[in-house]
Amino acid sequence: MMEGLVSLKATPKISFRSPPSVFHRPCLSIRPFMNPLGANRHSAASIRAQQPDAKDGSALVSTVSVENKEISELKVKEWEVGMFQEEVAASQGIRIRRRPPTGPPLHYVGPFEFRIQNEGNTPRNILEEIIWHKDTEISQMKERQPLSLLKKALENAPPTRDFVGALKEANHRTGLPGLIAEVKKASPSRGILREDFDPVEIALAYENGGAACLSVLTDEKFFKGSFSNLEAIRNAGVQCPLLCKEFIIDAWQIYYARIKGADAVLLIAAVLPDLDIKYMTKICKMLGLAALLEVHDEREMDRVLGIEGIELIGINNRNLETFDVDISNTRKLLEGARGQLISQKGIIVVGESGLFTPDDIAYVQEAGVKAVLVGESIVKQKDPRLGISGLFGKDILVSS
Ligand SMILES: O=P(O)(O)OC[C@@H](O)[C@@H](O)c1c[nH]c2ccccc12
Repeated sequence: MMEGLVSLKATPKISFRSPPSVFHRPCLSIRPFMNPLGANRHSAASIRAQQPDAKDGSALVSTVSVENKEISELKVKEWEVGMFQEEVAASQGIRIRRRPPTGPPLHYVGPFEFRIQNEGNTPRNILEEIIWHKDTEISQMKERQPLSLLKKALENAPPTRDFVGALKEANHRTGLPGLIAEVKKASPSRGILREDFDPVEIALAYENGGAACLSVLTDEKFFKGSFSNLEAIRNAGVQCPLLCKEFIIDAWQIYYARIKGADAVLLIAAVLPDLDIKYMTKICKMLGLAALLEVHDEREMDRVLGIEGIELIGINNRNLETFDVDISNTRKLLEGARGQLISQKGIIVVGESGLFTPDDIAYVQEAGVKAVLVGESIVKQKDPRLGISGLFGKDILVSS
């Protein structure tokens, strides 16, 4: 039976002690009632993120509001036609659900309230687990720092650096793909990559080794990263533009990344419906951030290629649902008409994940990438700077 929610609630007055087998009785399973507003909570939050803030009269904010009006209207339209967020996503081939359809598994809050893990409230894969956790994390963060506060902080934020420009420049200068070097302590698939992890030291070593840009993991629970790492790297005087490597599902996170020192953010097509990608890329533009659109298969690539204004596409060789890594994925997605459209549009493609040797770099370059995103193979080296020359088979500071 699908999505059978077993939720028992009893008042403490009732003395109730049941053997676990009782919880599996089919008679206790009910189908959840889908609340349209609940199902659309993310959309509502996203729209709110774009509304003018009466107390905050900054020019930036009003520009954001005006330019996003059209997108907000589209979102409202989505409601009007009565489509649920999950249905819109599913129609675009997105399998990741934004939150558990039957509500999160409850922790024991007393002897009488609990919920059994079942197909409805158990994530189907690691990416879904990350997204569900992120959803809860963001609502807590938003309570502590509402958007109005972030917008205030934006007034004093230093200008962003040109992420895409830095990649192009490195590619022209060296004749090799521009390197986005990732500051990554751990991942769910590989565990801890480096015990003695000093993010600033690693970032400086990458910069000295010729990285064009850096990627900083900010997810705490699954990647052992943090926004303080991002801030510390920015404040340490690193010149390379910084990508905030986060699982973005809400516009609030883009503002947050910007005030924490990001120059670019990651948007994952496996998680975000087209409409979200459209308005999030607009918000990025208005905040001076580059958006790296990550795709993993042909369908995601085609969706992203159908969206105007995309400058940077990352092809992830790792399937975030299964962790399988296959670098021929980059070649597959750049073959034929797709590759031609990409060069016509002047889009820079980044080859992501699973790159370890000069041969790997040559392979994805041959496939058409102008940049690569590399974590594990260089972060694991005692001296990450040497890790970079090892990866490319030469010192990339020297022009070709
Ligand atoms: O460590 P690797 O295999 O070199 O991979 C780096 C980067 O591509 C990977 O960390 C990554 C790509 N897309 C992501 C999305 C979220 C978290 C992490 C990632």
